[in-house]
Amino acid sequence: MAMSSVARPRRSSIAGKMFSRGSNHVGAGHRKRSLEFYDDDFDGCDDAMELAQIGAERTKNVLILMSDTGGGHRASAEAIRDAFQLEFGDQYQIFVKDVWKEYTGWPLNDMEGSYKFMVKHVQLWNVAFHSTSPRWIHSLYLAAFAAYYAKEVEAGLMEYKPDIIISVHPLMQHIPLWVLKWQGLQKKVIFVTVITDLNTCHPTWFHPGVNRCYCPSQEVAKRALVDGLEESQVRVYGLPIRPSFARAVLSKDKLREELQMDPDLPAVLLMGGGEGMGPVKKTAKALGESLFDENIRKPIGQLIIICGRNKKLASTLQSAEWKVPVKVRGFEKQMEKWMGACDCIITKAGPGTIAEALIRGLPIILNDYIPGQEKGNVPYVVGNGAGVFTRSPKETARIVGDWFSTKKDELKRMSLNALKLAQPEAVFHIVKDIHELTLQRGPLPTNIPYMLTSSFKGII
Ligand SMILES: CCCCC/C=C\C/C=C\CCCCCCCC(=O)OC[C@H](CO)OC(=O)CCCCCCC/C=C\C/C=C\CCCCC
Ligand SMILES: O=c1ccn([C@@H]2O[C@H](COP(=O)(O)OP(=O)(O)O[C@H]3O[C@H](CO)[C@H](O)[C@H](O)[C@H]3O)[C@@H](O)[C@H]2O)c(=O)[nH]1
Repeated sequence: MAMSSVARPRRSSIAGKMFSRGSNHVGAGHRKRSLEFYDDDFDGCDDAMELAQIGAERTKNVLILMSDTGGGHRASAEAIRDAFQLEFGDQYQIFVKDVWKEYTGWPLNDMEGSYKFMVKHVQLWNVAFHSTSPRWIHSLYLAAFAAYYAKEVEAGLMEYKPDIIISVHPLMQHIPLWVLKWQGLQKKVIFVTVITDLNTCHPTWFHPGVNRCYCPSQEVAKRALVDGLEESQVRVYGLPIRPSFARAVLSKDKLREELQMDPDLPAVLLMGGGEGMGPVKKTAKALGESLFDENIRKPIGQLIIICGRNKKLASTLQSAEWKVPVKVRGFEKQMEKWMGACDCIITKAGPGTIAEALIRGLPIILNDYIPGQEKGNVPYVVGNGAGVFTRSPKETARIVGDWFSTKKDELKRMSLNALKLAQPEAVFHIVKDIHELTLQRGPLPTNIPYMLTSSFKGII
């Protein structure tokens, strides 16, 4: 039976002692304050809660490790959280956290900033991605970070006392697994990786010490096996997409009414991942021309532009003048609605956006890709007949113009191909498999014994 009484993770007094030593690293102040509060508040509750749980299967804590390096990792983390809630209710308590940001210092506490900077100067990312691909190189870097920050990561893990840790980020397996090893908790805490890149992913994703590695495609599974994972560790269900995409029954007409779009004109959605990357501005301008028929002096389509967290892009486009109906939006929380209301999509080759568009049956024009992890997404879409690739904004605008006028058949055919590739149930298969893993472990201890440790240096 599930216990809903455990509203927050509990603390042990040993954690308090550990943290009250303080630290020079960024984030230590926040940590110290919050822990002192918890020490007073929680120690008394612990015994009572544990007594209340005797004889009952207690609520299990699930910690999902992610970082806002783009929007894809958070989207997948939230998908897993929502699927756990839908499938298992309060049997699991889920925490979606960037423990690095909350607990460590530079550079781990600002991976989103570093990532944003590097993908903006794309050759820098190219070099960083490929030069860190050999295992000995990234292991060396990560071991150095671990030696410096393992204690703060340990503190982050202790705060949530996870029974299950799910990493949806390539740089979040090594250090937590070292921490678990040091704590002697490898056999007690389940650790799984959910890979969120569709094809040419970075080898840091593949850590042989995990209980499961969920791969979104056969291509990634093959890479995992080559990189040393056992078949028993690897499962292929697809990329986890928020259940609102899979489960909602959406009528295009109703959505257009709700979103105040033109009810009749075909619609194209233009975006560039969570950060609004890629040639969004130039493409929008070109579409503004190609979707206006000069002969009849009327628009043949409408344009939705989602700029994500790119505020500068949103404000530039909002102040522009358009001959066709255009909506410019910032970061949208209900992507399933905007995709459900449109007929095709233009995006850089982000895996999350691609997988979501496939579920909605949207033909995809890929107008860019980030070198490294997104390169392989292009043949995945184009080779399966679900879209096309062009970097030229004019060419993109011409293709959409054709799809909305003389080439409606092509649009329909690609839409059917997209639906064939869609894997809306992937996230449910993943959470059910994790649930199975916990059942195989047998009854959980009343409390995972996270403890104070003295030094990590010996283990790394
Ligand atoms: C892999 C070990 C990390 C090496 C760190 C080296 C130097 C430390 C300086 C800054 C570190 C900042 C790290 C933050 C980078 C965040 C990257 C990220 O989270 O990307 C997410 C992305 C998918 O969304 O991840 C991947 O697809 C794979 C991650 C690949 C990691 C590559 C990180 C490399 C960062 C810096 C390397 C710097 C220089 C190496 C160049 C040497 C030239 C000879
Ligand atoms: O306003 C917005 C804009 C985007 N999104 C969502 O953000 C996600 C974007 O994810 P993508 O995978 O398409 O692309 P990102 O660039 O944002 O994601 C980052 O993480 C990915 C893996 O998860 C890839 O590694 C990718 O290369 C990296 O940049 C999608 O779910 C999309 O629906 C929103 O919810 N609201």
